[in-house]
Amino acid sequence: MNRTKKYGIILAGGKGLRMGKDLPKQFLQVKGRMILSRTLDAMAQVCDHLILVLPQNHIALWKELSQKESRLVPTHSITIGGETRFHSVRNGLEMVEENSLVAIHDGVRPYVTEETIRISFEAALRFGAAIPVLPVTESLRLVKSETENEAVNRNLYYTVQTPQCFESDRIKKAYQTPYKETFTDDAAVYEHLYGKNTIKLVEGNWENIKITRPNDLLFIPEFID
Ligand SMILES: Nc1ccn([C@@H]2O[C@H](COP(=O)(O)OP(=O)(O)OP(=O)(O)O)[C@@H](O)[C@H]2O)c(=O)n1
Ligand SMILES: C[C@](O)(CO)[C@H](O)COP(=O)(O)O
Repeated sequence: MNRTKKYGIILAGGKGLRMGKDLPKQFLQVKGRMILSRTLDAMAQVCDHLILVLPQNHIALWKELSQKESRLVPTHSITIGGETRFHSVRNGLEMVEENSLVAIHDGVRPYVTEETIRISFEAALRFGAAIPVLPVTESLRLVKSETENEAVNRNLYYTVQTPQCFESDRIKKAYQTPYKETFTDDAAVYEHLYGKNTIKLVEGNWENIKITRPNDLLFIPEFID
């Protein structure tokens, strides 16, 4: 394995239906800059090679919009997204040429810090797979039906962020499996092949929100200009 080469796959192949805007959310401007351009920039702080996954029918738009911010958009390769996040990741992984380290990151998480990316890569180098997580800060309740619900111990749960980092040949092999609805992230796909307790957890950063619904735009960190 090439232990020093670091690929970043930035996923921007979604439609942004929950955001409900005319354009998929990754192309929206936040505080004067396109969300996706910020995300690429964040990942470029640590990755040597960026692979951007885009919806086929928005590639021309991306080229036009990114041209306007060209001084801010780092060099990257482009590939086409698939029907779900899983299929988009699979397409992105096909672009990884040699066994190396790869970070798979949501294009709508522009406020990931350099520290989160670095420690995720470092842990992936040691353990094969690593993901950033945070403890839960609100109480949690298991809802079994309309009339059955109960408190659960929140200390048993963590929320999961991206980038999710792996040795590339291992995650590529995991992604050869058929799609399942329960594969909501890359760690779930990896674990499906290699089993439980195969993923190292590292500390994520609180600003690393996934911009999903309109209210998420209210929580853009104050320090951003
Ligand atoms: N077929 C898909 C679906 C999602 N994504 C990307 O995966 C990330 C996380 O997905 P999500 O927040 O669910 O984005 P959307 O699928 O676009 O949102 P929605 O479910 O509201 O339509 C996003 O950067 C999104 O662009 C992708 O590359 N290809
Ligand atoms: C990968 C992820 O961001 C980890 O929290 C999340 O699972 C993506 O979920 P989505 O419904 O595809 O946005």
